[in-house]
Amino acid sequence: MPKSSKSFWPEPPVRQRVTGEIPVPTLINWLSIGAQPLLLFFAYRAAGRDDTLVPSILLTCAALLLLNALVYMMLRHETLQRRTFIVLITGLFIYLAISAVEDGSAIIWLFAYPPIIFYISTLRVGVLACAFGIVTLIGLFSPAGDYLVETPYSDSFRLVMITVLAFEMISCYILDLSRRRSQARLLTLAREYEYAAKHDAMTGLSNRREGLARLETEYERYLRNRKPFSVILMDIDVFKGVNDNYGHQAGDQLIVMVANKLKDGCRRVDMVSRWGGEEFLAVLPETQVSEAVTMANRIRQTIAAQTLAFEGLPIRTSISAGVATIHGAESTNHLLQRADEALYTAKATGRNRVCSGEVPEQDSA
Ligand SMILES: Nc1nc2c(ncn2[C@@H]2O[C@H](COP(=O)(O)OP(=O)(O)OP(=O)(O)O)[C@@H](O)[C@H]2O)c(=O)[nH]1
Repeated sequence: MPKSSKSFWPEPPVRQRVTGEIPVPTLINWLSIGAQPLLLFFAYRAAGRDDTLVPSILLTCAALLLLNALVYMMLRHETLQRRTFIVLITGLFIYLAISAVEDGSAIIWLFAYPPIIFYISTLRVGVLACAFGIVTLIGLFSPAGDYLVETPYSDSFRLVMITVLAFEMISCYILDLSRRRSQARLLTLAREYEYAAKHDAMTGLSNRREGLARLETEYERYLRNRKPFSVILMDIDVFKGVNDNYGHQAGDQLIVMVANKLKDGCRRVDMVSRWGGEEFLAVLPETQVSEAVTMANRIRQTIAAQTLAFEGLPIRTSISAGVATIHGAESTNHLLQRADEALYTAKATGRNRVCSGEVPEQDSA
């Protein structure tokens, strides 16, 4: 679980969305468009009562909401759209309360404010906006508020309005906190599952599927830029003997040690994957065969010089490797087949050596 989800404000470091959730800009645009008929209706009704101020304010608000949606569609500036919307609806709701639109009944729309504000903004902004709203309302309904603005609300209505609105705000806060926590947890789980699907649990290297995917990506790149890449297929020598003599636990530790040496021996742009039990594949972008053979030999020598201490017993090992570099329009399958044949040659000619699939008889040990 990420640290942030345990804090009071569990915002993910980068705003992330779970698939299926309505995007905030889309919701704001829907609300802005949906508010149009309502505002026009209230403006029309107020105009029918020979009121000129209320219709002009409501129509201005409707126009600004629409303008905000249009500006977003042109600029795609999410923060600008969200902040403008928050300012507009906060102003609108305060105006609905103060001016007692529709004989004061329009104040009921205030209940729409908390869920919207919590959904479209951060938890912090939601809490601050709601606190600001409730304090403003309490001020408006106090004797001092009566002195400033004349409203038709009865004492019991004011009491119920403030109590129910505060209740709604707290409920929205709790629900939103829970939504954000579960969202953060889901995203963490998704990342963990994605990692597990692509990596080998024992060595931490990419697994065979990921190795193949990388091979295909490299192949696509090669088809575009024609810069050849190489592969090295490596296998631990007489590994069965290690299992038989020292046990599977020792074998596992040896695989991890070799995997670490492979990771260290490759460049950042290369990718090493666990291809099978004690077999590994390295994909080396933009690498000619001579460079790949040099790299494979360097790794081979490092591993040969290494000793694994298992329960006080020193275990030494070596690897054999087959190198192949992509040519012309050959397929990745054919490339792997050449690397495999080169590996077979390395095994057949004594192990602890690197052979190149380009010139099968070449022995660079
Ligand atoms: N401990 C351990 N053993 C494994 C693992 N995966 C495969 N093996 C064992 O690795 C051994 C591979 O043996 P072989 O394919 O005969 O190859 P080798 O003994 O290395 O001989 P050469 O490849 O010819 O040098 C098998 O006994 C497998 O059971 C693993 O994850 N852990």
